Amino acid sequence: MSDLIEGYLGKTVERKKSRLPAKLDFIQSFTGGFLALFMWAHMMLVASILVSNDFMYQVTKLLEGSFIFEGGNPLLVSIAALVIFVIFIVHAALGMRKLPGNFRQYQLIKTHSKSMNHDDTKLWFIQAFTGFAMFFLGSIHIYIIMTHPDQIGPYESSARVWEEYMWPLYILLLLAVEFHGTIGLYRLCVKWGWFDGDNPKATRKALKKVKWALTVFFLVLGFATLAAYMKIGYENSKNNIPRDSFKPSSAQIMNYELKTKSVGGIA
Ligand code: HEM
Ligand code: HEM
Repeated sequence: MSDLIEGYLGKTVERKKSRLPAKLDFIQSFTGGFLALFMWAHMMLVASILVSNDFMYQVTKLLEGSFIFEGGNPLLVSIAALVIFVIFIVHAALGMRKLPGNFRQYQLIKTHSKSMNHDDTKLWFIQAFTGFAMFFLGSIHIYIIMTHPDQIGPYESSARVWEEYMWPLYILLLLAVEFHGTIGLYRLCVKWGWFDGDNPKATRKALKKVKWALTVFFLVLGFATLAAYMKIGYENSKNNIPRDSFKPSSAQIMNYELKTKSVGGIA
């Protein structure tokens, strides 16, 4: 009965409001913060291609658990992608609560944003737009990676980027995730008062500068990385080099054998 009253009136019999929205906000912040930090690591790992094909191959094998399973096990990548996908879906579902649901709500928020003329309110629009875009772009990418974990590597990834036309999607996803992630982290700091110090106004200014620096850094890194995969993919497809033909250089193989032997492993 009390559920019924609360359901219709939005208040309990004791006239108390539910704490659920506050809990959901916390979960949204937590999942958003986690995803943003995960993306920093992700961008660095994917950028290993900028060092060399061999290095990217080694990073891939390491993430497949080559220190436990001989030659690595791609199933580990699928499991990691599934976990990230679940967190991504929880965050997106909670994000939906904040998007304007009809024209009247959109009109109100637009008018409010104009009359406030405050940078942070404008940032929220970018947050909502990029979040919406990621529903589609992010889901496609994570699903493909989750179901093809054995096709990650300097040649396989490049073939996907170039021959399977993932590059237009990656350009949009990169822009969306970098703006959304850094604006999100900035919002987290402001919302929960981290680093407020004695003068929150000055901190906010400084945070905004850090936010921009991070956005620019990860966008430059991301586009350089994408260009590297596109170049390898284009050249391999022009020269008919199969995507599964990458072999690490003999120096890298020796290095790997030396390391596994020295820890008494397989070699
Ligand atoms: C379909 C995908 C996504 C949707 C629909 C979405 C939506 C949203 C929305 C609407 C907000 C604003 C919440 C608010 O103003 O209180 C938000 C916040 C945030 N998002 Fe996302 N997001 C998505 C994916 C991501 C991804 C991949 C990342 C990681 C880079 C991320 C990181 C964040 C962060 C750090 C916040 C700040 C959390 C807060 O203000 O409490 N989001 N998201
Ligand atoms: C565990 C989960 C994930 C794995 C294993 C993964 C793996 C990869 C790999 C291997 C690439 C290289 C290109 C390719 O092989 O197709 C890539 C690129 C990319 N990924 Fe992910 N990814 C994951 C999650 C995400 C998420 C959640 C996002 C954002 C919502 C994302 C955004 C991107 C972008 C933008 C690129 C292009 C890279 C660049 O231009 O620097 N990834 N990812």
